[in-house]
Amino acid sequence: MQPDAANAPSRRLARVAGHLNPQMKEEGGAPALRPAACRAKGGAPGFKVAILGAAGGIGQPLSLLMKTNPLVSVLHLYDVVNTPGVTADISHMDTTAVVRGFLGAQQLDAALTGMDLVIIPAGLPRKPGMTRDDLFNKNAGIVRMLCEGVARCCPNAIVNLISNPVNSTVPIAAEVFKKAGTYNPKRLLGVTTLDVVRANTFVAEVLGVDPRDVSVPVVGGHAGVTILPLLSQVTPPSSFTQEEIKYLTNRIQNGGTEVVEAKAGAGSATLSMAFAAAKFGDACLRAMRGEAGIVECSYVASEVTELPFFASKVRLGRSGAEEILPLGPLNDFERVGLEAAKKELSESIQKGIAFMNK
Ligand SMILES: NC(=O)c1ccc[n+]([C@@H]2O[C@H](COP(=O)([O-])OP(=O)(O)OC[C@H]3O[C@@H](n4cnc5c(N)ncnc54)[C@H](O)[C@@H]3O)[C@@H](O)[C@H]2O)c1
Ligand SMILES: O=C(O)C[C@H](O)C(=O)O
Repeated sequence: MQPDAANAPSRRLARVAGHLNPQMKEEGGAPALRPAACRAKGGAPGFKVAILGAAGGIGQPLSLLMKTNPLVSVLHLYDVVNTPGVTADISHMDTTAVVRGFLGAQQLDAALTGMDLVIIPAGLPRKPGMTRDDLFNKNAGIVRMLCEGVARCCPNAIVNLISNPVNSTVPIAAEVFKKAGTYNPKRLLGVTTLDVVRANTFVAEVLGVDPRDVSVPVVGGHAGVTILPLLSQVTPPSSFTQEEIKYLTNRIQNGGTEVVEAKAGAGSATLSMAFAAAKFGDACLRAMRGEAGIVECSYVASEVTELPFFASKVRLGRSGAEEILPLGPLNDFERVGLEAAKKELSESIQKGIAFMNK
């Protein structure tokens, strides 16, 4: 007897259900949902992106924003806690990317295998009274472990590193990749976009214009005096009084601390950071797709100064940071700032390298 069509097992439903992923369990809890792999449609065009630290304050909104990016076909969410819930939640968004969650160190390799872009916001955030360097002892080891995974599983991926202290974690990542024999400086980018986002916002406030029309290069690094906004190179060309320059430079350099203090112990910038990381990740993906003329500031291996790493304008391309652009003419105030930035940066870079070679 032919089975009644209405009662026949639905192949479509079986595919959708994929049911449960027994590997991804919350501690003591129910098995987590498996990703809706049915929507991969035999490999939708686009890039495979992993977010490491996806359940955190930055990780969650960043995961949401990357799920809305049409250039992303597969989105892997990895953390040591809470990824089943975040993955189930984000996977319900009716955008193209297929979302998969990965929980704990034993699933790191699965999370990373085949990825084109890896974004890393894993690690502790500051509390009031701390410097970014105070995070070094905890975050250096986390970044090392995650980058070892990148070297093993997706050595050709472009890495966007957010974890602080960025001035030291990028050199750490470079040393990990060198030891693994996979280092390509073009593919390792420290994310300093939040400094640019803040600079655009604060400068636009002073000028009384729309921040979307303002572009401020911010060079150096990502901590205190190493954050050096080049207000002489603002687009559209603008002039500022000495008082405005001092106010803007100080506010841009201390934007992170402003948020840490306002959050009063509940962490540091997460939402503006997710916005900035999504913006930078999108720029990387568009460049990887072949779009020409994409320039962003980023903390990369560099010969712009005598230091081995420095943030400056970078032309992005298919393989990452394809050209590091020169600093351009600096005024006296910026030249003094550059010397202060280089002194602190040099120590942070050495600290990162020493951590990997002890
Ligand atoms: N580059 C920047 O401009 C910038 C801006 C803001 C914050 N940050 C830095 O980003 C980091 C994260 O900030 P946050 O507010 O999201 O912190 P958070 O504590 O809210 O989230 C961090 C996440 O990392 C996860 N994590 C810890 N160890 C891990 C590991 N071994 N593997 C994978 N995930 C791990 C935690 O479980 C947590 O979910 C901090 O170091 C912070 O200082 C950088
Ligand atoms: O300030 C922090 O500690 C986080 C981040 O680096 C920021 O600039 O907001």
